[in-house]
Amino acid sequence: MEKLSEQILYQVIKNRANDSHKGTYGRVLIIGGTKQFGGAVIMNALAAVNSGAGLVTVATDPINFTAIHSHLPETMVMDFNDDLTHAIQASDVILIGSGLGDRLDIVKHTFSAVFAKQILIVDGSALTLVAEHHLPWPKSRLILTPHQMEWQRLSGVSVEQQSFEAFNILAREKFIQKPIIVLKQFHTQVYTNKGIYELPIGGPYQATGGMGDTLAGIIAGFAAQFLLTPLIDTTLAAVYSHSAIADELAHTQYVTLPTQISAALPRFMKRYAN
Ligand SMILES: NC(=O)C1=CN([C@@H]2O[C@H](COP(=O)(O)OP(=O)(O)OC[C@H]3O[C@@H](n4cnc5c(N)ncnc54)[C@H](O)[C@@H]3O)[C@@H](O)[C@H]2O)[C@@H](O)CC1
Ligand SMILES: Nc1ncnc2c1ncn2[C@@H]1O[C@H](COP(=O)(O)OP(=O)(O)O)[C@@H](O)[C@H]1O
Ligand SMILES: [Mg+2]
Repeated sequence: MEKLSEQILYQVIKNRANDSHKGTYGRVLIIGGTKQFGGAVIMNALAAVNSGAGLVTVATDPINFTAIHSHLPETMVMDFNDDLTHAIQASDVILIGSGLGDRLDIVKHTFSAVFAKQILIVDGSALTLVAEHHLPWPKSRLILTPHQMEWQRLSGVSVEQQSFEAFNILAREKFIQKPIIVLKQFHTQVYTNKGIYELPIGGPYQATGGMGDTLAGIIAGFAAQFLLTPLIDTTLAAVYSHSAIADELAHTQYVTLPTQISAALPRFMKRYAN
């Protein structure tokens, strides 16, 4: 297992070209946030916008529209009960699942609408729904972001067994698409076709609801704007940035809130841009 270092940030975060525009930095569609879990998509979107995605749209329960706009006038919104086919197919990156509750219909529709070249990030409730209903995965480029309980549901590898990486490798082998799997925990592990990476930073000051929703949004934002960089590298850089910011905040804070991590992203990324 290779330990990640801040080197990955210099590799991925690049100065922006003067003749670029919002279209250059990718379109992200976030799908999630039932009535109960609107905060999850707000945290997805705060992270995606602050990490530099060009255009961000949130497809969610309409009850969340005002709250989303009061946090982020930068995002567009749409009703996730409407036909999402066009919005899905017009996006570079689709993030589905944070706070999606029991909306199996939306997961099924999204999986049937995505193209093979698109990047699909599957998080939170969508992972649980796939596991419960044995849904087949789509042919798109896939990133899964389970915490240990979600990975247990998806793979059958118990949380205890997960400390042996061989079990996780074997379970990943069973996925035809060989997704990038971000297995979240203290010292998160990332399973990829290039190898397995371990995050040597981060800590329990991050154990707050919404921390994973924020990570998923950063992964989406990085994937969208660094579209020509290998997806494994952009994912690793997102995973590293998320916890590096938390570590910096933790010098003076007992807990590090997800929304504070997103707010710190633009300044943090500036330090590494080259
Ligand atoms: N403000 C909001 O709207 C929030 C919405 N959320 C959404 O709520 C839905 C349910 O997610 P939950 O994760 O709460 O529920 P889950 O039922 O999927 O998982 C939580 C359970 O897993 C256990 N667990 C074991 N190992 C763990 C690990 N390493 N990390 C995290 N949990 C571990 C926990 O103790 C807990 O019992 C998701 O869609 C999520 O995106 C959460 O993100 C919380 C905040
Ligand atoms: N003790 C810890 N040490 C390091 N990171 C942690 C710790 N607890 C939680 N995290 C991080 O916080 C995030 C939690 O993700 P998740 O459980 O999906 O949160 P949520 O669904 O509430 O947004 C992951 O990135 C995880 O690695
Ligand atoms: Mg989560």
